[in-house]
Amino acid sequence: MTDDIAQHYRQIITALGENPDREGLRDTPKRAAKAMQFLNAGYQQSLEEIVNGAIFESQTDEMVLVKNIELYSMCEHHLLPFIGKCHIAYLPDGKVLGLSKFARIVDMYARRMQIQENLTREIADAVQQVTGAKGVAVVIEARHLCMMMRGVEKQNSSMTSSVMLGGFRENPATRQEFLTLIN
Ligand SMILES: Nc1nc2c(ncn2[C@@H]2O[C@H](COP(=O)(O)OP(=O)(O)OP(=O)(O)O)[C@@H](O)[C@H]2O)c(=O)[nH]1
Ligand SMILES: [Zn+2]
Repeated sequence: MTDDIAQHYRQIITALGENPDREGLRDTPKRAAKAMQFLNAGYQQSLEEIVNGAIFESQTDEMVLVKNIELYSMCEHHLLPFIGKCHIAYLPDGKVLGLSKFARIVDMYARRMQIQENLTREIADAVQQVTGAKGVAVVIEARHLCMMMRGVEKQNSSMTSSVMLGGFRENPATRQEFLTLIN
């Protein structure tokens, strides 16, 4: 697959008016192909595989919050990065998820072609599915390079998206506690 993608990058470099055989660009199609494969590696993963059974019994029924998980994704419209952070909270119902797995879930969905709203939704649904929690809240704050480097060229705007499930949706106090904790 790498060779196939590299071949296309060679054509793109040529179409952009560059010489793909000059010294600095000679290995670029292959490097770019590998980088793009890494940034899209989420298509090769499944939720079951990354969670790897790391679900533990627990009687806690208080909110658990994992804050400031850094996030790098590619917007599906321009294939340019969007960069930010993700906050995930849930209300356990008899079981908790291994801490590192929240970051793995974020990465699996971020390493696909995305829009921020769908990414937020997919992370929330995945946490809900693996934990069976009484509620899940996900907030993503991100800056989109397609809006900064090109297009409208706005350097300081960021986008916040959120998905609230179960108790976070039904109970304003729970939602408020989550929002206070992340701010
Ligand atoms: N809602 C949402 N929009 C996004 C996201 N990433 C990129 N976009 C937007 O997708 C839209 C695509 O609009 P088009 O008019 O088809 O493309 P374009 O001509 O390149 O648009 P401009 O960026 O305005 O130059 C733009 O408004 C982008 O800002 C995202 O994660 N969520
Ligand atoms: Zn974009």
